[in-house]
Order: sequence, then structure tokens, then C-alpha cells
Amino acid sequence: MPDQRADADTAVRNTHRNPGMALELDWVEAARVNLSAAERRAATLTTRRSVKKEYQAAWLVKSITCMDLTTLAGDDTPGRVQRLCAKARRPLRDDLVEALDLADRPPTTGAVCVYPTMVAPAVKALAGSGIPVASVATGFPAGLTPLPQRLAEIRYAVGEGAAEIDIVINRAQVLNRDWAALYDEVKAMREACGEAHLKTILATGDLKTLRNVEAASLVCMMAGADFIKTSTGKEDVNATLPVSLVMVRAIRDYQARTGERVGFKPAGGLRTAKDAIAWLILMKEELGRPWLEPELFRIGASSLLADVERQLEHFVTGRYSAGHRHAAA
Ligand SMILES: O=C[C@H](O)COP(=O)(O)O
Repeated sequence: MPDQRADADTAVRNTHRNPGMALELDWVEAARVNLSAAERRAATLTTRRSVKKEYQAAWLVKSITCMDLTTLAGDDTPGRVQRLCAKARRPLRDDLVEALDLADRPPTTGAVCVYPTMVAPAVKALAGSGIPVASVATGFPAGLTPLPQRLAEIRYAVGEGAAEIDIVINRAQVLNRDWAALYDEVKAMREACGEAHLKTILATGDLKTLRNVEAASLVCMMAGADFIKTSTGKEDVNATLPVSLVMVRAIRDYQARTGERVGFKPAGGLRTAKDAIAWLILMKEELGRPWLEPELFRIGASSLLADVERQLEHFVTGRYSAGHRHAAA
């Protein structure tokens, strides 16, 4: 099988940071997106391209290494987080790892993503694994607590050992097109992160237009976001391919203008191996190979791994097992 695994030797996946830049309002205001063209292009990603047989298995393993294995539920407990971390360390059964010829470097997930009070148990459970802990923060998922509390929450999560912070932006600032306010808040959040990497969740399902999605993507990158992320998983509409296309093209434009590579994280509602392949195709076609690594690409998901494991089992054995055999994640 082609080897597309990522290195999982350190708990910080990407040492490079996006330094950000001054807010360039002209660039933000010039954002324009042709909705039907974006929808047509997104549709071709899953119809024109397909990935077959052993390449499909390699891509599915790749999707595991890029997965932020997530639990963000009101009834999360340290016990649940420990079980999730065990799955992150060993996302595939040993017999599948052997059969896929991965025993010398078995895959792990890209990160584990939890609420701030679950960071400490996650850090403990992942000690020595090289898997970073990501924490949501800033009043996730609505982001409507006062700014000092949102910044304090970031500092708390970093203090507990989170290496990555997934913040939510203030959607009202986008809907009011108050780009300076959005820029200032995200910049303050980046400062509060210290060494931790900043992912900015746009909650695209709340932003009304693709033009707003593009503009918000640019403002977050200008303010120093290391990743831009689609959704919390709690909006009515979460990650979609047209929205993701707009965001990755904003990443491309930002790189062309600044030379900086910003990562992308689709999240929310991604549950099937087919979804994982579709987003990997998007990354490869729009941004190229560097964005097929966990340093620049993550899939945020609470229930995707089960189907990926099931499809890999089918690849290895020719049979599907019952869904309940892959209960965790
Ligand atoms: O950031 C990750 C999302 O909250 C996960 O959403 P999901 O539960 O729909 O997979």
C-alpha cells in the first residue's frame, strides 16, 4: 500500500505559525463569490474524481492521521475522554494494522479535541504518544460570553496543557461587517494562545453568504489564525463542500499574497469514509500535497472514525462487520 502516513513524534504538529498581518480592509471588502460556480466546482470533486482500491485504503489511513478525534458533549466525563484517547492512540485494530503493512509505524489520530475542563485528563491519557490535545474555547459554541472571559478560557485551556485552541468567532461581527472588531478580537485570542496553535471556527452555517465566509476567512488569517475551521458541529448546517471550497481558496489567496501557509479544518457532520475522501480530494486539487498532512489539514469529527475503520476492514477482509463493533468514535 502506498505510504502516506504522517509523522506523529511530537505533541505539537506544526512548529510554524502564521504571524498574521495588518488588517487590509480593501482586500476583505473585495470578497466576491459566485455561488453557482462554487456549487458546480464542489460537485465535480465527488463525481469527476474517485480514488480506488489500495489508494483508497491509503487515503483512509491518511484521513485518520488528519483527524481531530472529538468529544464535545454536555455529558463528557474524564472516563469518556480516556476511552477516546485510547482510540486516538490506536485507531485501528492490530490485525488491520498488520494487514495494511503499517506495523512499523502504526497510525494515530491528528489530535484529540475536547472542552477545556477535559484537557487535563486528555493530556494525561495521551502522555508520551505525541498526540496533541486541542481544546475548544471562547464560549463554544455560541461565543457570546464577554471578551475577558473568552480570553481567560483560552489561557485556562493552555495552562491545562492544550497545544491547540479552537476558538469560535463572534458571528454578529461578520453579519454587521465589522471587520476591525473581528480582527481585534481574533488577534487578542491569538495572543492569549501563547505557543498554542490557533484554529478559528467561522460557524459558516450562521454567516448567511459565501461572501461573508470568504471575508471572515481573510480577516481571521490576517489576525494570525494558524487554521481556519468551518463549524462547531452545533449549527444547523455544518461543513459543506461549497463553503470549504471558498475557505481553501481564501487560504490559497492568502498564501499567494503573504507566503504563509494556513491550515484548514472542516468539522461538523462528517461521518462517512466517503466524506473523508471528498475533503482529501478538495485539499489535493485546490491546495496541493502540503495540505494533505496534519500540519495543515484536520478533519474535526466525533463519529467518522468508525466508518473509516469499517471500510478499511472491508478492504482487508472483503467483508463488512456490524457497526456496533466500531462503537468508539
Ligand atoms: O469540531 C468538531 C465538531 O464538533 C464535530 O462535529 P460532529 O460531532 O458532527 O462530528
